[in-house]
Amino acid sequence: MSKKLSLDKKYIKVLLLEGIHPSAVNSFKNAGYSNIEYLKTALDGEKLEQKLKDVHMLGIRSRTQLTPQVLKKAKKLFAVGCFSIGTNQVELMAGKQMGIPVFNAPFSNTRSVAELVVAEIIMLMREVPSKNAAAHRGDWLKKVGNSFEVRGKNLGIVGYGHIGSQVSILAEALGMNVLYFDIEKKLSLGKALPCESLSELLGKSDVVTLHVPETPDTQKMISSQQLALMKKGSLLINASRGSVVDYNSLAEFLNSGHLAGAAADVFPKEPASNTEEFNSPLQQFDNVILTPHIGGSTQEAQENIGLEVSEKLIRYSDNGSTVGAVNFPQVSIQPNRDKQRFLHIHQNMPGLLKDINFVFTNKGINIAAQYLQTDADIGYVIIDAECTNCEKILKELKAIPHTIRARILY
Ligand SMILES: NC(=O)c1ccc[n+]([C@@H]2O[C@H](COP(=O)([O-])OP(=O)(O)OC[C@H]3O[C@@H](n4cnc5c(N)ncnc54)[C@H](O)[C@@H]3O)[C@@H](O)[C@H]2O)c1
Ligand SMILES: O=C(O)[C@H](O)COP(=O)(O)O
Repeated sequence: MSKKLSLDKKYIKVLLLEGIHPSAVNSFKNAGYSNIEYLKTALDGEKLEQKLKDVHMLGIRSRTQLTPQVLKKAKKLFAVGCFSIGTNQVELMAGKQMGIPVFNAPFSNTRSVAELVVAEIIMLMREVPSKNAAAHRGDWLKKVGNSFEVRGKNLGIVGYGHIGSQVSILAEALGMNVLYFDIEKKLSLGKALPCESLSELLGKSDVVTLHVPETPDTQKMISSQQLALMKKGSLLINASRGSVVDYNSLAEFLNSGHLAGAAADVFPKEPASNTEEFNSPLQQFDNVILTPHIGGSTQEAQENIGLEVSEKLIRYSDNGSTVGAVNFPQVSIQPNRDKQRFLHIHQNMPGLLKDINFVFTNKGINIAAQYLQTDADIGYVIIDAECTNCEKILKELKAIPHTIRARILY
């Protein structure tokens, strides 16, 4: 048996940013990781690059931007956990090409966002935001005005995924008629009806709520042209990403009274910490609910996210499992401590597996098990072998052309 080559857990540095729930810290500690740095804020620029120099596993939420430039400088980084649903803050392709799997929590805060949206629908329909703001200034606005029940109104959901479909169920329970638009064919829940186009949905809805991811297609998908299609007196809710709505255009349509109100939880530029100032063209409107990106910020959601993402990172670090990675071929694997386990990440080229296997077979080393998954760009193979000269094997694996990264776990 060769001497232990894998990095001892006490030397594996874990950095957790943005006030991730302490459940994540406990989970790392329980798994034997003690070198954990915990910060409440996001980091960017030089500060982030400096901090990442000796970090092996990084945990972030939605504000830390991992650009190719930042990733390139993080030479030791082997895995990233987004303690959120969204992963748009990470350049996923760059991560993949550097052999860094990125994990997230695809539905741990879904219900929290859906509940906030439903509450906002009722508040906006009853003109609570403007009446509340007036009362804080000493004004008493007791009037029916344009206050309505939500029962019988049309709710248009853009993006009928995890959150959109939960909003659909809750809204139907309140007696709303649900319409939705999604680029993919979806199973309609309850009596929800799909729309052929975004324009159709905008023209039919009393309230529009957005639940799409940030992609090139969803950048400013709601701008002047789309706002003009919305019914006079209708409402808009954005708890998806700030880039999805052109807030300057929204401000114009609120100013003209075409829209009766709005709610925004996400913004193109969000403060990195609670001490930074927040600015938005929507701040001038009493009939707009502004929340500081708290759609998923409930104790239940954050605790579950802390556990879920840390467990995915730990499984990868301990065993090589990439289940739940959003940018990587997925390999599900149990530990096998009787053997030595090697990981090899490579560009997906014909013949590479043959080269990898040759390293072992050439020395008469028995490969006890091998697990390979590939996608169009990379291949990820885990090899359990019975070797006595692991250092040499690892060196040779690293020297194979088109290798991105090779490690020995145990
Ligand atoms: N405010 C918050 O705190 C908060 C919390 C969680 C998630 N989010 C945001 O909400 C987004 C949606 O979350 P989810 O879990 O429902 O994601 P999801 O992937 O389950 O659903 C997204 C849906 O949008 C659809 N879609 C994609 N592009 C579209 C387009 N151009 N037009 C119409 N539909 C389109 C997809 O087909 C999918 O059905 C996340 O990507 C994240 O950015 C915000
Ligand atoms: O994508 C998400 O899950 C949400 O936007 C939540 O982001 P946060 O963790 O920064 O609150």
